[in-house]
Amino acid sequence: MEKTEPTAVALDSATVAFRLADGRVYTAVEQANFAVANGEFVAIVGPTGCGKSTLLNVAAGLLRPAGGAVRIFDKPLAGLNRDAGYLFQADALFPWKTAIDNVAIGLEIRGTPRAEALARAQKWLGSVGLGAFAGRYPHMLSGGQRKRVALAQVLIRDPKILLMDEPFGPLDAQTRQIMGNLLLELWTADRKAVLFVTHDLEEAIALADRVVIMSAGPSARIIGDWRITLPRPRDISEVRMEKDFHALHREIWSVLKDEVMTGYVQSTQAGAA
Ligand SMILES: Nc1ncnc2c1ncn2[C@@H]1O[C@H](COP(=O)(O)OP(=O)(O)OP(=O)(O)O)[C@@H](O)[C@H]1O
Repeated sequence: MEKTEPTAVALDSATVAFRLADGRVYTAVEQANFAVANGEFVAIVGPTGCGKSTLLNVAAGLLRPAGGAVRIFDKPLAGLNRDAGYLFQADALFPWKTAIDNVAIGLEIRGTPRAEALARAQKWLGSVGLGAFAGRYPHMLSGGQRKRVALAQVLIRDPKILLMDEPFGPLDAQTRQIMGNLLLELWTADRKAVLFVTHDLEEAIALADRVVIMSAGPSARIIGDWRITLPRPRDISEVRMEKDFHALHREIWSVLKDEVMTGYVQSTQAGAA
């Protein structure tokens, strides 16, 4: 009998609510169902404030859903998701540590001897194209270079799941594309499960195997799940010029666009959470 792969991340009817300062309860996400297979790259796209980061935090074990269940590799998640590495939009580098020390720290806190941690960190800096920048402090690096260090910092720990929250958000358009290609190259090498949050539908289609669309909040829901069958390997600048890419973009955007407007209005209204 064929052995079935475990599912890396599964949310079953996950509802997430926050208690506000005035005592009201704000339901951010309602009954979210989705799964990321082992080795699959899934992007979540939705309007501003719909709950994309909230879902990622649930998968990371940083937030407990008020209802529903979270399973990681088919086991209920209790506490932090130790199988996951998390890459945020904001830099999470230590300003007082050099690039190599920032990368090595991921191993050192696990007890890896310093010499070994440094050797592996140097290798990872090479993989992200920063082999010659090991001795630089974060303020001596560009935004794109800092992202590369952050990526190496996460990957050196070899997490089975990568959770990425608008990781390339603050970068200029060209650097975003370079980082996207670098991410795909590294991902192709050992196919981790990836959950990638972005508000950029083009980026999502270019990178992912599946694009999951959320509605505007409150009580945001998952309203679409598209399989992206564009061939790999992909160059994320070139894939955007293909006919199939445009067809997918048109189809998904037709569902997303009204939600984007609703989300924008919600986010500007006083009293919204
Ligand atoms: N700790 C909290 N307390 C109260 N409300 C919260 C809290 N965290 C998030 N929210 C609200 O939950 C909703 C979802 O937030 P979240 O950050 O997940 O959205 P998002 O889709 O990632 O947004 P963006 O695209 O703007 O980054 C928002 O309305 C937000 O204001």
